[in-house]
Amino acid sequence: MGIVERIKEIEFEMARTQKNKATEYHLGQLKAKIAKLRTQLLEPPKGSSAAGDGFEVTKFGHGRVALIGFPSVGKSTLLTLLTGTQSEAAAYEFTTLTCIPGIIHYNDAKIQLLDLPGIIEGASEGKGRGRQVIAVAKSSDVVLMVLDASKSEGHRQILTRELEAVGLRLNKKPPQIYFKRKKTGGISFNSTMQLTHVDEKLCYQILHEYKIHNAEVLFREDATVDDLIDVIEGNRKYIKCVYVYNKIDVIGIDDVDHLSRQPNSIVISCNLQLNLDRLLARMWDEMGLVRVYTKPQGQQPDFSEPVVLSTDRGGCSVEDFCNHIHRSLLRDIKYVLVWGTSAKHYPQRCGTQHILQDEDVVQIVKKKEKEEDGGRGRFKSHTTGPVRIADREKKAPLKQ
Ligand SMILES: Nc1nc2c(ncn2[C@@H]2O[C@H](COP(=O)(O)OP(=O)(O)OP(=O)(O)O)[C@@H](O)[C@H]2O)c(=O)[nH]1
Ligand SMILES: [K+]
Ligand SMILES: [Mg+2]
Repeated sequence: MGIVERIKEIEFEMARTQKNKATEYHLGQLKAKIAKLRTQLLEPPKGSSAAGDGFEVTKFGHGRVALIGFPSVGKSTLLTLLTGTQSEAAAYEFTTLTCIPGIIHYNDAKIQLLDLPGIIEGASEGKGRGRQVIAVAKSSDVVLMVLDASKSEGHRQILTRELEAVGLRLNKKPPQIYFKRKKTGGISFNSTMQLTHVDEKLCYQILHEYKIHNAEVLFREDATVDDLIDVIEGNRKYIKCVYVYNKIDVIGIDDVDHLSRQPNSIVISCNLQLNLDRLLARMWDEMGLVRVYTKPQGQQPDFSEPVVLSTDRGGCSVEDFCNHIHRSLLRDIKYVLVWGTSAKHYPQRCGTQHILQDEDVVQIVKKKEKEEDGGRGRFKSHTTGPVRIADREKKAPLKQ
């Protein structure tokens, strides 16, 4: 029996089992079994290279956004509208057969938008090009789940389930469960609060299913069995998702109103170019990008090209900012001056662990260039950016 059939069989058994206190342990065990099988399903077949015939698209820009949806919901039309890159759109299904990248220029940042083939129910089990599409979704910072506003509302759940089945967790935070495998000592189970979904016995059973006999488990929230399994599996990807209802030009105003009130949703029409600015603003918010502008001493900040940082990718501290400019910069830095929302007063003198916020302005003050500098303690305050430093030093020595 194949893995997919085994999953189906267990799902059938679960559906048949009544949910109550007595079956709780059994159901938990079945959930763990399914999770294990799904992980197996994701492993590339033996002998094939992991990359296989996936959609190899090089990452570009400050973040990556993927368009996921059923066929003919308007993904390609949207890519063309937002990026100017032509992606063929047509009234028949599966017009797009591969991954088409485009670039959105927004708020001085460049965001890579990826058009993808439509996926269908069963994608997570390898139907259509589902697996490749989902792999791209996993590599993104934000998923735009494109839905046809005139079609069944159930599509949203079906697609969410498909992505969940392969370990994506949409608009969720990682469970607050500390889990560490040990070599000896058995299982220690603790919690910082009253648990209503999982008790010690259930936790033991799940761990047993994974053949884990020595571990430390600490629940820091009232998490569920599914959360525990996610933590044990350890390969879950927590990702932001905006549900984009397209084609609102063909439905009534009441339906538009209803859809716009769904969680994490936005309604648009590519044909009438309705609400696309709101979609971009929403996407920007979800990406959590932080633009930092550099200010050379005694000059206006350079507002033309920010350094773009991200909390999720690499972090937003002064240290991250410096590393972004040049690896060696951190060694030479004395402190930075910060203007903007992260500063308590203007300018605030900050160390390398200070966390920057969007649209902050930073001036870097370097350590004394040479200690044997006649002891006069002359500091140099440099503009940042390897190119700009080089340029300036060529043109004129820095004011001191
Ligand atoms: N009424 C209406 N039709 C739209 C809208 N956006 C796209 N369409 C139409 O929907 C059809 C499918 O559009 P595509 O952009 O090819 O959809 P897709 O999701 O890329 O489709 P596949 O690549 O086949 O998965 C085309 O006939 C578009 O003209 C819209 O806002 N309103
Ligand atoms: K199409
Ligand atoms: Mg398409």
